[in-house]
Amino acid sequence: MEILVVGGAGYIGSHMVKRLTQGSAAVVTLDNLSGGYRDAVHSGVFVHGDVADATLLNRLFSTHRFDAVMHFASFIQVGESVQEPAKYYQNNVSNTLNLLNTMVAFGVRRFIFSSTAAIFGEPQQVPIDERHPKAPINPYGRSKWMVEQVLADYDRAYGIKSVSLRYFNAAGADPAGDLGERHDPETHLIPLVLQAASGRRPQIRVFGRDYDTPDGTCIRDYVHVTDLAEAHWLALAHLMAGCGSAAFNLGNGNGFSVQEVIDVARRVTGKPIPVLDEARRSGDPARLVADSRLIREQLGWRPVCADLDRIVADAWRWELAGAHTRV
Ligand SMILES: NC(=O)c1ccc[n+]([C@@H]2O[C@H](COP(=O)([O-])OP(=O)(O)OC[C@H]3O[C@@H](n4cnc5c(N)ncnc54)[C@H](O)[C@@H]3O)[C@@H](O)[C@H]2O)c1
Ligand SMILES: O=c1ccn([C@@H]2O[C@H](COP(=O)(O)OP(=O)(O)O[C@H]3O[C@H](CO)[C@@H](O)[C@H](O)[C@H]3O)[C@@H](O)[C@H]2O)c(=O)[nH]1
Repeated sequence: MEILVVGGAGYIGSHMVKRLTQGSAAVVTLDNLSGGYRDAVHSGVFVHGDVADATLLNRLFSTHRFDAVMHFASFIQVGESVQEPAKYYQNNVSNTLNLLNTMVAFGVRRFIFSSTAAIFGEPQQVPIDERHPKAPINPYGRSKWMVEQVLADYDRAYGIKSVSLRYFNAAGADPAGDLGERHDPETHLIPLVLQAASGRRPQIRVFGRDYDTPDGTCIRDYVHVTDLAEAHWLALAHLMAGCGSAAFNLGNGNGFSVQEVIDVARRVTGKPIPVLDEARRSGDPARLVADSRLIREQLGWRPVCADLDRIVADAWRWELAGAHTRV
């Protein structure tokens, strides 16, 4: 089996490259290193290039017979997407079309897509299942929902079978300690809390304590990055078995507030972790929790690192291993 991993030098993609290699798949990673790192790709062939480059894609698809494409590459910052929507629609939608059109031209018909809980917008109820209305409230979420809709059309017209995986909050790091989260700038809660614990940052800022939640801080569903990689592996098996297109919500079904995450991090690290209370960050829903029964039922997904202490402990090992010297 030969798999093209687009965006495989990034946080989630690099864990996927490792999982594919463990499963004896041959991997080609395509990444422009706009947000990823060459040294995060530990196996397979690495191609430094942009998914916007049609000539490069033609060359890649001419020289390999890919069984499937996994597409992690996109811009990922919600706030930036509001300020610079053109950048987001270009990379997340237009460049994805470029990739899909190359797949159509070369007869590659299996596609696994990194979607997001942000396609649901402000939830009408939690937990959020797959039938929940899609009402994204920012260009980032809209770009992902647009691609999901394109995928439905490309299945009908061109027979491209896809699985869209809507991650809730990806977190944690590879348990062996050789991969982890390296966003720059980092905007995600858990790595920022741990940077405050290690002294790389003076404190963690808490964005809002006036939400309609038990302690007033926002609730999220944190899912371990290796459990996400396993979901992709199962999605690949689903497509290789000739099954049809699908979309699944991916989370543990447990919500943790920002304050609870800080409390867990204090316990796991043994560090005090100073806190600075700030105003709400715009566009943050109070609660996002996944109903992931569908992927459990249909693909047999069983997260093995669902415990928040475990997620934080793995991320802490990565932080202590000197992630800061690499970024
Ligand atoms: N991190 C999360 O919590 C989260 C949640 C929901 C969805 N997602 C989605 O998962 C995917 C991966 O997220 P991540 O956290 O690993 O992000 P990341 O930024 O670490 O990884 C994305 C990778 O794609 C590459 N890339 C971007 N544009 C490219 C282009 N035009 N050509 C080639 N390579 C390009 C970057 O260099 C980077 O290595 C993204 O699509 C993101 O929207 C992430
Ligand atoms: O310094 C910080 C950073 C975050 N938060 C809060 O922590 C929670 C989680 O924030 P963050 O880690 O940034 O994740 P989300 O905003 O929930 O977004 C993530 O999860 C989405 C799906 O739920 C994905 O689409 C996005 O790509 C990904 O960034 C939110 O309530 C934030 O307000 C803070 O209080 N202080």
